[in-house]
Amino acid sequence: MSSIDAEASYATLLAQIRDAYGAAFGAADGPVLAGIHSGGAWLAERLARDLGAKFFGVVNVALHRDDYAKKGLHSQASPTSLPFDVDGRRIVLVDDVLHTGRTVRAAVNELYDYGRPAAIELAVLAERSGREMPIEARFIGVRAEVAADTTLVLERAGEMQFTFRTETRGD
Ligand SMILES: O=P(O)(O)OC[C@H]1O[C@H](OP(=O)(O)OP(=O)(O)O)[C@H](O)[C@@H]1O
Repeated sequence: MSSIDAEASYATLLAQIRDAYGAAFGAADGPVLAGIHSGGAWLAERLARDLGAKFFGVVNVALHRDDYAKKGLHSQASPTSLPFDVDGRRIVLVDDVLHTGRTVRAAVNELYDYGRPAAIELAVLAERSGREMPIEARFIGVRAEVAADTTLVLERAGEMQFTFRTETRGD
């Protein structure tokens, strides 16, 4: 368990997206949600419900990871699934944690395999320092102070209850 309150972060994130887009997620040509497998997909599912979106996409970044050689295709179990036309859409890309930015870079490449979006905006439950890519989020649940040797992991308790856990490397 971490001292970072994932539920409070979720409420903040939801309010920011709702302030920006209101009921637009329900509109035929409105923005769409796409969550990065797996924590981002949990978030996108919950945001879709709370924002009145009829569907959400799931993005699997395995094929575009820059540590592909090391990690391989371990997370191919849940392939990318985008129940909307990517061409010309405004996509709110959702992930649990933004750290180096490498996962988001891979997710943008994956989205481009399906078409050319009008825009991609990033929404994250927690942002931490340590960026290695020129990537910033528009919507941020919490700016988390986490030690460099620590990983922040989202967990889902029950159907829709989030908590953060920290793991120190070497544990
Ligand atoms: O900005 P970054 O440095 O890329 O870090 C953020 C990513 O790291 C974690 O995923 P992880 O790579 O651990 O994979 P997982 O979701 O399969 O656990 C987290 O869920 C983010 O997707």
